[in-house]
Amino acid sequence: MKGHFYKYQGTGNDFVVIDNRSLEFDKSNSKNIAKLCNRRFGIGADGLILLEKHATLDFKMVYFNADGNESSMCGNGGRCIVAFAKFLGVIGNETTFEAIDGVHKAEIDDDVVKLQMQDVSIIQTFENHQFLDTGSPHHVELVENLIDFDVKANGAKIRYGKPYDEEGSNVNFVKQISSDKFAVRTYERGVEDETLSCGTGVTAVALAMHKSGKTTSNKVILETQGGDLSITFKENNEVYTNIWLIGPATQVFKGEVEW
Ligand SMILES: N[C@@H](CCC[C@H](N)C(=O)O)C(=O)O
Repeated sequence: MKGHFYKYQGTGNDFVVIDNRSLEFDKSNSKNIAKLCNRRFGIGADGLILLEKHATLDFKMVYFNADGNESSMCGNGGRCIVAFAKFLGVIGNETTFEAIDGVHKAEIDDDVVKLQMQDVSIIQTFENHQFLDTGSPHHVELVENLIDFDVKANGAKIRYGKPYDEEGSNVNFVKQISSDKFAVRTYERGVEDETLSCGTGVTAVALAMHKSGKTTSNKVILETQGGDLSITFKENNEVYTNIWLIGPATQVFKGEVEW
């Protein structure tokens, strides 16, 4: 069967996006999802996102990693699906939708999408890194030479190592640029490679850097390989609320594909 797809990107984190309000797309066929995401045998993407109907909210987001498995929250994907919902006429400039980690609010202004993330109250601190869940699990580690750092090799070692094991974690390598700006390179679980940007990853980095005192700002700029994102938040007694991930989300092309 042939179906329509759209390709979106948010700071270079790219996604196949499908309107599945008719529920025609077979979500159980993980081989097919992996093939659609394959950069040689398919469309090519870091993940695939379905927009589905929701009983009470504007829509539901269903997210799969490039390996074909449904996964935890994708922040850049969340921003892209909001842009797609606006494109389809499902929403206006504001929305409330459901994703795997709960309900999200979002606002859209031209191609800039502001996505509210879930509150974070637990940030674990270890000798060389921090670990937190911002909808997806994230290991955050400062490194000296980020430009020449081998993100794929070092990320894979951490992702498959203890304590993460099979379930794994996304891994963010970070270098401070100024009092409120950090460069980030992320190894993504489920893509099993470095991606150009990770929304839940930069959210984790901003909160982790605030918690460790590297920044005192409530607005943090994150420089990814695919462009800048910003995170704003409130903090009270080390509980982070009102967290917003802000940046561009763009439709790149559309087409028809066999699935
Ligand atoms: N690219 C994402 C994160 C997607 C989920 C991740 N690969 C996982 O399985 O945890 C983002 O922008 O947040």
